Amino acid sequence: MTEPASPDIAIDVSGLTKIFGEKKVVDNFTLRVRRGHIQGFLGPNGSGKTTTIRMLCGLLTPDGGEGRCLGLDIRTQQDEIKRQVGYMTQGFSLYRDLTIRENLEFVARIYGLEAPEDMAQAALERLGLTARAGQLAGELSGGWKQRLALGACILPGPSLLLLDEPTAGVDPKARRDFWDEIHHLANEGLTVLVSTHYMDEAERCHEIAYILDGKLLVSGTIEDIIRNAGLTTYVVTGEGLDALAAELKHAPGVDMVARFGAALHVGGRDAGAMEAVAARYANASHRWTHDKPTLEDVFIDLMTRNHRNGQ
Ligand SMILES: Nc1ncnc2c1ncn2[C@@H]1O[C@H](COP(=O)(O)OP(=O)(O)OP(=O)(O)O)[C@@H](O)[C@H]1O
Repeated sequence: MTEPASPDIAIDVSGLTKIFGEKKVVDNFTLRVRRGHIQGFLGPNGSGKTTTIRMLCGLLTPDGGEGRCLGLDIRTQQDEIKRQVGYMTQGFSLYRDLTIRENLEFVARIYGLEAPEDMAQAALERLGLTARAGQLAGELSGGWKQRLALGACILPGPSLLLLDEPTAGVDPKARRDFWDEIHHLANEGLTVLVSTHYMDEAERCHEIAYILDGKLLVSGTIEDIIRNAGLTTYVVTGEGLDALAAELKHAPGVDMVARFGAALHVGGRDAGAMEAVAARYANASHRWTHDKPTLEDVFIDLMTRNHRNGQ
């Protein structure tokens, strides 16, 4: 039976499972998100993020598991949940042949808000869209489109925002602005769950969850996730890094190898074995520098390990 609601917790689900055909696309997924927090949701393409988000907001019924979203039962109170959640889907879902202002007024009317013109004007001001209010939505660049979509999401005054890869294909400056706005919203008490492939965005979340093949592999603060991974890592620079990487992939003691620009990141979970590898391979053409693992190192290790285990 679903536990009673706790006022501090916005999302509290356990064992969520969704099966499409023969495939378990979400497998025993458990997550708890505090109100006012920004929860990052990461994982490779097709790992089950969108499906999970849709179960959280009442658009899909789970085949297994239970839980609450904003204190409401995700199985039996789906309509109530939908009314309090702003869901920003991956595709642009507003009207391209309406202006920014018309789109926002339309959303305000759909939700039956009082004074839709005033609500749209307030959203325009809040998101810095006033100067562009008369522009057709279909003519906006990626960054402005996402800003408009966010405006439409928050216009009805939701308590929870579910953002599915909101900054995919958006330039770095627009991504930063978008994230500043997400932080403002969280400071005002909104809870945000946001899926992303960008590590810099993950680092701006209070906590993150990483899903692979439908299974939650790790969750928590970035510091906890990095510490719990127990990786000893080195940054290697020098000549012939691709050949070195190919060799290291099979070296005992090495659990992850990844190229980052002009360097290799090499890590292992057995500190002694990893130090021995560094001592063996350091030479005049390769400089090995012991460094703290990054979040991306940890995810690469998790993915490598899970795929090695035949998943
Ligand atoms: N309605 C559906 N019917 C059948 N299979 C589906 C359906 N929706 C999703 N899938 C499959 O479920 C798996 C998980 O998809 P999902 O969209 O949840 O992943 P995702 O992590 O959001 O991926 P991406 O980052 O590419 O958006 C994929 O293999 C997808 O093809």
